[in-house]
Amino acid sequence: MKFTENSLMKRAEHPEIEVPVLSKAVLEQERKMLLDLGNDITSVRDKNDLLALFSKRIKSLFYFTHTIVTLIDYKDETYTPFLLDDENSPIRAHTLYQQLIKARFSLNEPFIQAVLHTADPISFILEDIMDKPLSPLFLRVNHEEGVQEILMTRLMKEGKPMGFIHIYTDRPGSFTKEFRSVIKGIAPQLSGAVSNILKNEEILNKEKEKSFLLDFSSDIAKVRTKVELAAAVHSSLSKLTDLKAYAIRRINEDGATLSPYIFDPGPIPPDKKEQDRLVNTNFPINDGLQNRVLESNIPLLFNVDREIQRGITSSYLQFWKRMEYKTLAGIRLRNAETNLGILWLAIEEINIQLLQGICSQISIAMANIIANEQVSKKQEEQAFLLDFSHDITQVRTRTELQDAIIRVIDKTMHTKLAMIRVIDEDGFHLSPFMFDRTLFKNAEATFDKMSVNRITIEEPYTSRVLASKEGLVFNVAEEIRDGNAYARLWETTGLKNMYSLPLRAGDKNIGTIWLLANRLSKLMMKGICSQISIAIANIQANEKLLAYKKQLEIENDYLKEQIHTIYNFSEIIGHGVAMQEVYRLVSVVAGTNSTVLVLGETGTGKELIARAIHNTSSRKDKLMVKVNCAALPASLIESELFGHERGAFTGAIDRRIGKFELADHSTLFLDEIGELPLEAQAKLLRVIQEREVERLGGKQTIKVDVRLIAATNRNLEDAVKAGRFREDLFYRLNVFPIQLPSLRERPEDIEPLANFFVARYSRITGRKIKNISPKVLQQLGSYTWPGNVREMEHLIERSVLLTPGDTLQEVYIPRGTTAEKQNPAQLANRSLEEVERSYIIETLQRCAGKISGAGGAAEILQIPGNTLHSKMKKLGIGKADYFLTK
Ligand SMILES: Nc1ncnc2c1ncn2[C@@H]1O[C@H](COP(=O)(O)OP(=O)(O)OP(=O)(O)O)[C@@H](O)[C@H]1O
Repeated sequence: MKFTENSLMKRAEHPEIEVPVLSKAVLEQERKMLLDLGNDITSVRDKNDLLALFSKRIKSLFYFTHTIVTLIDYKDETYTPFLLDDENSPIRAHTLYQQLIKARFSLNEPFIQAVLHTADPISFILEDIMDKPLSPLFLRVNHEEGVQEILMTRLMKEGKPMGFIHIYTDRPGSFTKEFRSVIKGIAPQLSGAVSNILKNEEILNKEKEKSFLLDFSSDIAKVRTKVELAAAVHSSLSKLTDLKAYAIRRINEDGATLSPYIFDPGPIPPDKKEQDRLVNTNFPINDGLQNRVLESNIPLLFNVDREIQRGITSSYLQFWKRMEYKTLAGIRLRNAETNLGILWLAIEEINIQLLQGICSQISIAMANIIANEQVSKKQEEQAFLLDFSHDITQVRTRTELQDAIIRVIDKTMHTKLAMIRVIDEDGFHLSPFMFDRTLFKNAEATFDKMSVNRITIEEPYTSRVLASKEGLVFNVAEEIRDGNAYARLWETTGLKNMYSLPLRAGDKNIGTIWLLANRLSKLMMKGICSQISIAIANIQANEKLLAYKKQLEIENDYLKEQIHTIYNFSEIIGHGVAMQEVYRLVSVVAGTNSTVLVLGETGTGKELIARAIHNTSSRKDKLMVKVNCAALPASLIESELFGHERGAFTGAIDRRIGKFELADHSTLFLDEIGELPLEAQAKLLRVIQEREVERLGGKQTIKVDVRLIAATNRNLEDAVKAGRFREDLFYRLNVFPIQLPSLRERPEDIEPLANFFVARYSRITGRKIKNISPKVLQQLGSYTWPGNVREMEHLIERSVLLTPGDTLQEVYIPRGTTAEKQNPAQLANRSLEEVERSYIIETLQRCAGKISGAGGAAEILQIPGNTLHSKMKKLGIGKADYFLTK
């Protein structure tokens, strides 16, 4: 496109325009005006005065409507209005006027290019050019307001165009040769004046900046808290023209994200929800924007659209777009060598020095506030730890500890206790000590599978934690990426990090603690863990003490229970050959650790012999422990022998030590071994072989040193053949059998035994019986004694009680059952329970008090021994019923 210089042709079309005649006087006047203008112009400091002066002086000679000066900005290749002749401008009322006076017009279009490349003033008829592609809008707007022609002249500085004078007229032909020559002549002075004004403005701005920074620095020096900082920043930054909004983000402790610290969305805030979301977001540093700002020592200006096009996906960028911020400046906040955060400004232009000044002030204040916050946080933490330590010293049990931990870490620190594992006594395994299963309610099955089992100190994560000085932080997301199977479970809680620390008492590792949280202070963790370690060590000591106490109580109960027995058994009567053989065997085996199997009919003194063996062995200082295998229901016998852990089966509310453990370093006497259920036989065999027991429901094996003595009145070989007794167990028990003779086989002992029992029961009951009548002796000698010594003992006990004088005249040897003599009419009026009760009593009497085993009442009644035991308990049948009633 080609523009012609102002055409005189056009002027010809407007004959009404008067062309001034150049007289000498006029020339003189013109020269004077130029001189005056030149003088005045150079002294003008205020930019508004300049154009007014210029306009007034020129108008005295030539006609035009108004004029403006625009300035070039080579940075973005634009020019923009600088001086305006508001008073005379015909376009002042135009709707686009306000937009035009702020607009930046491109230098890269034909109209202005023509001006740029022409040294002399150059004029255009608006109609010709205004609608050409890329022509600046102001041409059309002026035309709309009646302007016809424009005269453009370059303003030069140091040989380079710095701007333009625009002169407009509504009368074509106004720009005469003389006019142009005057404008050309005045242009350098005008350029000089504009440069002066610019320089002046620059100086003024610098001063303003200085005083701004001074004010800011004195404001900020008083700042102590984040709120005060926000207020100071707000009052200062709001003085910056064009600032729409700003935010300060602070680098988080993780060193990888930034969170909003101070946020001022400006006069048009976003909706509350969006604002809350922004304030609560951690923005990653490495998002392509923030990392660039933090690495740059000068402020960076970002064009929002361009950054989005470049593929930056940060959520705040989208927010800026929604808020219609076009450009954003990011400046790092840095104290000494440490980046603290970023100041983001929604602004279109930046003054680098000013922003750097502002940022260094903010940085100092922020560093001080952070340091203050850290100090008070430390103080708070210390106070908190003090409280915790106070709470924890009161703790005696696991439940109390769990309560204390949850009260403190959950409520105050938003941290969850996932698990405490404690190293077992073997120093190798770790058992769960405490855990919060509810935390894993979304994955309970996995939690149970993975966490409740015992692990060893060699388990990779545990061994790392135990070896670490101050514990480890596992980032859940990272651990999942690295294939840590536990991390999937952690993820279900929604918390970001798993903090695991070794629990130590002194230098000794006692376990591990696993805490889930999004954030946790190291100092707190350390403090809490040392308190918890102490509490656990105390609880363990307490639990041990309680266990010892319980064991002592059990032993004590035993002792009490057995005192009577021991008293009874303090003497063994029997001088015959058969008993002499028994004594010999006892003395041979007592000093060894061999298992002994005592055989013999009921009441022959098997338990007495077992005690004799124990009492003459090296284990005599500890109590012999007795288990009657027939007296317990099959379901409880295993727990009785081997013990159980809490919850091992329904009803197992407490941990219980088994008789094997109780008999450690002593003797375990298994009476009526023939009655042991097959399942328990298998377990017993294993214990005899391994010499270690495992509690029911427990995973730990416990070494035991127990000497076994078993007794039975059954023929075990027959039981083996019948499949009721394990052959392998029989051989294990039958290492050293001692067969006791029945009383029938040793009649020589009847009289000494009778004397012995008369003396004992006379003493106990306070009778003065000294002798036994020959008749009684004869009766005793002729009886067959199916219940052996026990039967005789009870018989004599009863007879002693019924004897008034000093000689035992009568014994009540059973001669058949009394039930047979019962009057049927009497029976008819009794309840089933009463009949059952008396029938059991009679049967017991017949069996001389023997409850189970061969020849026992249970066998006669054809019910299991333990059923009879419980029936007797239910019906209230005691020894007194079957030994004293007649
Ligand atoms: N040689 C003996 N001298 C003194 N008392 C004896 C003798 N033998 C047995 N007794 C007495 O007989 C009672 C039964 O003895 P013990 O309980 O040892 O017999 P047992 O063979 O174990 O019986 P069971 O087979 O019914 O268990 C005991 O109260 C004991 O006082």
